[in-house]
Amino acid sequence: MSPSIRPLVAGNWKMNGLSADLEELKAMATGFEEACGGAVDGLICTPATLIERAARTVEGQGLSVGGEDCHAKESGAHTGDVSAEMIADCGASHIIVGHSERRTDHGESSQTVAEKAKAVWRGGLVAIICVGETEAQRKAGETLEVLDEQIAGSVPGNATADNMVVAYEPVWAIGTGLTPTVDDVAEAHAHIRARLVERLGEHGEAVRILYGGSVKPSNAAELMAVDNVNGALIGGASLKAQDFLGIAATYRG
Ligand SMILES: O=C(CO)COP(=O)(O)O
Repeated sequence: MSPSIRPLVAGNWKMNGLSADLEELKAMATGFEEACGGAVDGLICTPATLIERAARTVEGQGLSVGGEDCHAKESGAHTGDVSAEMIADCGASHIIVGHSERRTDHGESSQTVAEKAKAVWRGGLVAIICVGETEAQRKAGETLEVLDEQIAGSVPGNATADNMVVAYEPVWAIGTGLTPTVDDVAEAHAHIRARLVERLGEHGEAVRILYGGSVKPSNAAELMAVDNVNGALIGGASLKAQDFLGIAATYRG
């Protein structure tokens, strides 16, 4: 664990969540401070349809709300898209960009991801930039090379520790119940840290690097204790208050 970096426990609801699920969010918000002992920041990223109500639901509690993606432009003829400014207007503090599901489902390149990160900053929010290798790339021994390419392409040169969080999410670990070994997580995070320091200097040293991919209460303590792991980006286990709070409780002193 890196003591000087305050961890972030973040949820990504993906394409899940209707207004009824705000009850679950309410339970997360009211229980968060106590669960983690005030030791970490908490965030839930919801579909665009829920952000405004989610922000109202968590108001004054220990959680913030984020978006899962945005368009690179501020406004205009882009049917079905939402801009960072619109997400900010709903009360969000963060936006995820470059999730592997966006890179795959929507063919987003690292260049697009970098443009979106800049849009997040234009909107005054924090960008959570996702990177991670596929199973084939890991099997071919290309993991670190892939991370190099994705960081070089997706992380704008003016990123800071305040406006960016990086999430390492091995694609093959997302939603599969599989996780890398602690040694593999340590290697990937140390590599990402080194690249961020090369690119951003002291900001690179302070940027939060989250691990994502099948994090649950039963494996969180082990994963969160790895060097350079400054929190988690959680999919499935962020949909239920009991699971999300169980992961946050890993940080209780
Ligand atoms: O993609 C993820 C978070 O962005 C991880 O999802 P799971 O926690 O469901 O594996």
